Amino acid sequence: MPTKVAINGAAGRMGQRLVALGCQDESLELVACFEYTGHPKFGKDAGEVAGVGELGLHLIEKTDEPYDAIIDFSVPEGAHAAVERAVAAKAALVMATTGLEDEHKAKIREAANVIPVVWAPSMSTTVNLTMKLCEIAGEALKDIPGGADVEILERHHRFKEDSPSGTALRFGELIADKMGITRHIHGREGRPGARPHDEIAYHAIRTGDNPGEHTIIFGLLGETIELTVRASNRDCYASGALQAAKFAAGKKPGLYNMNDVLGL
Ligand SMILES: NC(=O)c1ccc[n+]([C@@H]2O[C@H](COP(=O)([O-])OP(=O)(O)OC[C@H]3O[C@@H](n4cnc5c(N)ncnc54)[C@H](O)[C@@H]3O)[C@@H](O)[C@H]2O)c1
Ligand SMILES: O=C(O)C1=N[C@H](C(=O)O)CCC1
Repeated sequence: MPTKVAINGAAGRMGQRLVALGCQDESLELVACFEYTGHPKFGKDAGEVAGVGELGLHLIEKTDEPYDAIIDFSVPEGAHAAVERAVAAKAALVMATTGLEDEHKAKIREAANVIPVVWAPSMSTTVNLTMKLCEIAGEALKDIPGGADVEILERHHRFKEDSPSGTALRFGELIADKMGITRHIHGREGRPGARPHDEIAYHAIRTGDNPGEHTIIFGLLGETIELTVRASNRDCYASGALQAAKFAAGKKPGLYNMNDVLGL
């Protein structure tokens, strides 16, 4: 039986790729495409909006159709609504929206007591693999003589609303845990003085239509290692999210991540 999937934020940049890839995947069935009622394309056919032709699925606010999983790529308020929808429908939730406030995060953790939730700032295979590599690097370099300076650069499209990216913040958390770092700073200006070793600095670049790129630098005295992971388009995130929906549907309640989905 195909997994019945609903998409929240279906007219967005990511929502459109989920519709386009989802409608070609025989192991799932798209059953609902949710959008904010104020969206200029609200009520239109989601397939036409995504550029794949009429699917007979309109951009709607609610449905009586049952679904096994809901995927959210929207905005913090939309994410909040997706959690409520998932709990009410007893469906799995794939939470991909970034820039969430603490209250939204608490709501997601609470939902994981009653439904399966896959929650990740990046659904990309190569990003999640790079996170593993950074954990190895952090562990190996934590006590290196002279210290290792960690800086995280991220580049995204000009329309991105949150900064730094959720992915950059997750890279920082994972490395900080391995290296025992507690100080996180965002950019530098003025005369901050010599760089202390016990900080991670984030730098966010916003240009054009960049679908996402992260570079993690471990700078030592005498040598440097940089890990870069780069998306060519958004399909790496969309296909990861569809895989996560199939993974989570029917699982027991709990919080899962993309390592669980991808077997990393
Ligand atoms: N986890 C990942 O792999 C990953 C990948 C890409 C983007 N993202 C995140 O996904 C989010 C969306 O990115 P995007 O580029 O598609 O943004 P976007 O602005 O193109 O799309 C967001 C969509 O959500 C809709 N929306 C707003 N309020 C809503 C509501 N209450 N209910 C339902 N829909 C609502 C908007 O109308 C819009 O169509 C961002 O937070 C981004 O950082 C995560
Ligand atoms: O396009 C975006 O917005 C992206 N956001 C994610 C983040 O904030 O980490 C990841 C990839 C693209």
